[in-house]
Amino acid sequence: MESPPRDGQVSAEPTGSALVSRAVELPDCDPRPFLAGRDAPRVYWTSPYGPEFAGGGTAARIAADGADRFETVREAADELFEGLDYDGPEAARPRLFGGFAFHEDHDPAPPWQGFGAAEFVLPRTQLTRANGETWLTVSSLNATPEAVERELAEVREALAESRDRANGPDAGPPGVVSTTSTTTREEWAEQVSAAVSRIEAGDLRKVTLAQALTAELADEVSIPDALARLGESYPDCFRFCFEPTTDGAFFGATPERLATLRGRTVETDALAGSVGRGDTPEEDAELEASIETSEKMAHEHGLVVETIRDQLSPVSGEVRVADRRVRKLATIQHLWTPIEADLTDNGHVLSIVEALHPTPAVGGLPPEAALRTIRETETFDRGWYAAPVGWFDAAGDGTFAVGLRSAVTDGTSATLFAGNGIVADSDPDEEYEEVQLKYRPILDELEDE
Ligand SMILES: C=C(O[C@@H]1C=C(C(=O)O)C=C[C@H]1O)C(=O)O
Repeated sequence: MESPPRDGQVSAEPTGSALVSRAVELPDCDPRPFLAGRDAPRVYWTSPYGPEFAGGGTAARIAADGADRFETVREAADELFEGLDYDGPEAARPRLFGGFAFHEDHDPAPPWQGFGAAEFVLPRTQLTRANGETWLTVSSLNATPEAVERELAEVREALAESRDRANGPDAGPPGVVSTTSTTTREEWAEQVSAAVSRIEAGDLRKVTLAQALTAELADEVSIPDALARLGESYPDCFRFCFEPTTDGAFFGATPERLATLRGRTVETDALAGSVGRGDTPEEDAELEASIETSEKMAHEHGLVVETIRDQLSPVSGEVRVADRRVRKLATIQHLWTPIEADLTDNGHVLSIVEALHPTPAVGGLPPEAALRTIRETETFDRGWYAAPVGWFDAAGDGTFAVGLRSAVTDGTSATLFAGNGIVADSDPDEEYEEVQLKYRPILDELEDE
């Protein structure tokens, strides 16, 4: 058994140790059987724009909690990567995959067992698909390069053999026996009215309130299959899974980028303001027009854009805010403003993540009053929902998304999360309907047709 990492420490002895990583090109390899053939910890990550990663096992693990968890992870990662001995292409370089809980004082109680306030894994084996190529990377701490190269050859051979056997068919959605919501329509109406009263009293400008829905599953859910199906329905979203132990996996298909850092360029999204998709092109266009012209949504969205601009200004030169547009996903459409900035100094994606989390799209404004309102109102634990999930590398480059359209599952039940931004003129019924739409990506993957 692997012992759990101490706070801010890599789980294997970091002192004077070297991380050795080697990569080899493979014939194309489907991440579904790759993941299915691995035990926890398992990770999966792909963005609509770029590489796809699947990983299993542990070369190193970093955990942290408390208010300085971002900094603690960063310091432990710097130490881990300091002695990195990597031979392979840029695309297949080793990365730490993981994320953070929404609240800094997170307690890993069910359904969040195994999920600390910050958890990262550097996979023992990492599959990378990028630019039409597939690479396998094996990493190990305190091993000789020869031992890592031997292991790389063994894993490659095992993968080639399993590729020769037919991929098992996708077992399909597990089916849902029953669902239990944390929040009835009436309770929601009371929560929204109480939040609106706080806004009218001047204590608060916006707060995002959420609900959770627990689904008892008819069969065990296969995460690799669910991720493959999400890839078909939501190719334009960030799809992720983090499974730190066999006790639970957090997975989803989120449209919202929290931060990408590449060199000194930061990319992020303001995504707030939502409406469903129409059944016909005409109805869809009408719905699109309704969010484009709504003053309430313009206000709600504008607060998010302004806050992100303010959060990035201290660390960057010019912040470039693109024109607002509508982002259409399979089951919902959102107001969306892509934002870019150039850092004035070398930076680390975790510092950007810390500065941006939680954006008012998932927290609110002012941040302290919104977080207080969320704690006092919500009757469930957000855990990693609406929090940063992603990866970073030795240079501090990386991408994090906001863990929305997501669920945590122990295999036989799944808890789904969905929320909506509340402003002064929010209507509880409309907000309730928008929240239900945000369960769809995951619920559709779990329910039998
Ligand atoms: C909170 C969620 O979504 C966020 C809230 C939105 C809104 O209030 O319109 C839109 C997109 C996300 O930023 C969620 O998906 O659970």
